[in-house]
Amino acid sequence: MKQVEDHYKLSTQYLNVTYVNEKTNTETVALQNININITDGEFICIVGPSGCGKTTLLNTIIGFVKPSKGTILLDNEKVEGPTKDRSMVFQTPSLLPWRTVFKNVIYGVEIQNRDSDETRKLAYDYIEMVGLKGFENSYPHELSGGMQQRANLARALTVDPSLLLLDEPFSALDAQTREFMQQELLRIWSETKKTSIFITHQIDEAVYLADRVIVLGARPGRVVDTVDINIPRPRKLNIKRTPEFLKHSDHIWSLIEKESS
Ligand SMILES: Nc1ncnc2c1ncn2[C@@H]1O[C@H](COP(=O)(O)OP(=O)(O)OP(=O)(O)O)[C@@H](O)[C@H]1O
Repeated sequence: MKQVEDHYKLSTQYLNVTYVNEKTNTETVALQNININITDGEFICIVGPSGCGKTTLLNTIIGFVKPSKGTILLDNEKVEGPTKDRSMVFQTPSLLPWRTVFKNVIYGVEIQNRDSDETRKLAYDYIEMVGLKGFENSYPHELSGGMQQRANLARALTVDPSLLLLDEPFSALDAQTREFMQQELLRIWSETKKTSIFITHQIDEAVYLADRVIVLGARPGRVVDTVDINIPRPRKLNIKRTPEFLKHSDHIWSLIEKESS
């Protein structure tokens, strides 16, 4: 019999994560009964008060953290640990300083023993797509913060993951670069159509990027609302000043405020 979740790219069912500190014999319930269904090609943002379990959720989806209860299905397969079908972009650029941009971008496929003419071509294509053409032979210290995050994104995409996970990738950037990178990310996403899950503390970033914003409540982390962002695409940065955009932002703010008080 076919499962109900068959048509979802990713589905979490009653997902619970409890961290156990064996030294103090204490437990922290980080996630409680998280049920999320994401369809192929969707852009999902996750917001919530500090410490509500956003990073834990991503780490569980990528397979770094084991659920205490519940399941995660990716393409109808149970997630049992990290595999090459998921790529993560972290808060701070994690480029290897002794490798050039190109060598950093192919690093992901290299450690998966998939370095080939085909993956090298893919690396060049993604370097061009993220706007780093001409910088293939530059070293990380020769790049700005925004350019380093572009290289990280190219590396994550070159692995050709079926799911792209982004944990506050623009938080270290200045406000102007951050806005520009948001616009760039949407352009890249519209070209690749990778299912993406993006964590952010900035409500306006979430509303600008997402098809749906999942709002997590304070500890234990649980879903308090899922907000559909039905603003047409492509989205220019000036939509951030429209009443529709501000209505969504205010709504999400009020949900988080309630959870933080
Ligand atoms: N490895 C760990 N061991 C024990 N507790 C942990 C561990 N990682 C996270 N926690 C706890 O789990 C809860 C959720 O943490 P998590 O980092 O997932 O939250 P977050 O929403 O990403 O936080 P922030 O917004 O501040 O980055 C917190 O109470 C945190 O202290």
